[in-house]
Amino acid sequence: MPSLLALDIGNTRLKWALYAQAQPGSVPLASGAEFLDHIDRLSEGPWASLPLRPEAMIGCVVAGDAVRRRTEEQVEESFDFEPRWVVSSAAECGMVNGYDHPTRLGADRWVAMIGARHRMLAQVADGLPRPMVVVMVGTAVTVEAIDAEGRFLGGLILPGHGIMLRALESGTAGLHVPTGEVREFPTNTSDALTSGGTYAIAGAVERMVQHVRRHCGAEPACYMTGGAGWKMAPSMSVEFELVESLIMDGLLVIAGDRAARIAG
Ligand SMILES: Nc1ncnc2c1ncn2[C@@H]1O[C@H](COP(=O)(O)OP(=O)(O)O)[C@@H](O)[C@H]1O
Ligand SMILES: CC(C)(COP(=O)(O)O)[C@@H](O)C(=O)NCCC(=O)O
Ligand SMILES: [K+]
Repeated sequence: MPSLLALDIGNTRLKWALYAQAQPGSVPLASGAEFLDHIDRLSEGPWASLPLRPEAMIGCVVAGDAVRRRTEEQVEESFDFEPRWVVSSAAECGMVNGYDHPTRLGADRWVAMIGARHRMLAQVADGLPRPMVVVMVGTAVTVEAIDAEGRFLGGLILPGHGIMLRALESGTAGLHVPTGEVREFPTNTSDALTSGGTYAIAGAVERMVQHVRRHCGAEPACYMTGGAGWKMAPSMSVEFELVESLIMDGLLVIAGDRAARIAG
């Protein structure tokens, strides 16, 4: 198994991690996150002093072609391999994609679901797979439903905290206020905005858990990830596990699967 650079490029930040082996569950030797404005510094910055030179890469990118090309330039300056990007497909690594047009599903969503499925299967003591709800709180928020057989049933897309606030600020005259606290009964504008956004996300997750419970007839395992996942954690109404590495885990599962295929 070659050493691997894994990249997750969202609409706010590029996250990267270096692994000695493309094996699910590996602990990264090095990792980092850069705002998209800063990715042109990667090759002269953090990638210039890695503890080990990666021999291959795998990534997912939803930030658009210009950002993908800027990243590929950094990869070319630093390493000898070709960039390899995951595209959502009809089926991969035990998951079946129920989207109307499977390739139009955000690659980050597909990869996170594969990471979550792998985690759930490793966790169930009785060997009986569970349905899942997979939540990503990044620039946008996504809430995915997956049945026990690994079929992606469909998912929600919501604005993230930042976009919700900016939308309200730009669409009104009286909502330019500092960030507030999450309160059950907000009594000032700052708290009202912060709590409104947080409970909108928590409520969407609760509804999806209800939908999956009813559709699948079983309690889903709920996983949450993304840069703002920690902000949501205290306000959730359903049981969940916060797994910061869900996308990286999914990338390792996919890379491991492809390497095994080539070898076998
Ligand atoms: N240290 C941080 N740096 C950047 N964003 C953060 C940080 N902590 C929390 N956030 C929140 O996380 C969101 C970005 O999460 P991230 O997972 O990087 O998004 P994306 O995958 O869309 O690039 C921001 O909208 C912000 O609200
Ligand atoms: C929904 C997303 C914007 C989430 O992006 P993120 O918050 O991770 O930056 C991204 O997955 C995307 O552009 N998806 C394509 C459309 C779709 O999944 O239906
Ligand atoms: K993301």
